[in-house]
Amino acid sequence: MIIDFLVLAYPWTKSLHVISVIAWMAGLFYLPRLFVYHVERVGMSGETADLFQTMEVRLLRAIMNPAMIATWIFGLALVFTPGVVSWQELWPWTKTAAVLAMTWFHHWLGLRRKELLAGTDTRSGRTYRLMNEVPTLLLIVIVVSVIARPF
Ligand code: HEM
Repeated sequence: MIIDFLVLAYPWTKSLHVISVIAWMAGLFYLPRLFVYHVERVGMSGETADLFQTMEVRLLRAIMNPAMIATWIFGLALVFTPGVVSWQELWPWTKTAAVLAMTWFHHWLGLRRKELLAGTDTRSGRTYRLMNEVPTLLLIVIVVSVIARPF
């Protein structure tokens, strides 16, 4: 019954998955960039610091958290759709590893946001610039795993 529904809904589930992925990625690219400006230009107190804290919390709560949850829900629905994933192949495993790393990165950003709000963050702009490359690298692994499937 639910399996029949998943098969019927497959093109829609995949569309919703990709839409939520795009929203999630937008935040994963933008939030560390906000952190770079926050630590390098704005500092931990004052009117502009308040503005940055508001932008960071809104981005995380209104866009990134719901988009991550939706990506997981629609992604798992695709996993349970018959004929979509063959665990004998390598690509689902490389994708899973990269997706888990992306989820870890999301939580790492959430922890840094709390520190920036409390004014206790000691990381440099350079750290956030470097961390900004993490979602790009993971995105490449994920998209190549799921579309080109060279492994
Ligand atoms: C969060 C956990 C995730 C799960 C469980 C998951 C699972 C899946 C599955 C099973 C498919 C269907 C493959 C097919 O139809 O052949 C799929 C498609 C796709 N996923 Fe994910 N995914 C997740 C996260 C992500 C992320 C983070 C990205 C990108 C950064 C991503 C990008 C894509 C793309 C682009 C497709 C469409 C591929 C195509 O055109 O067939 N997914 N996903």
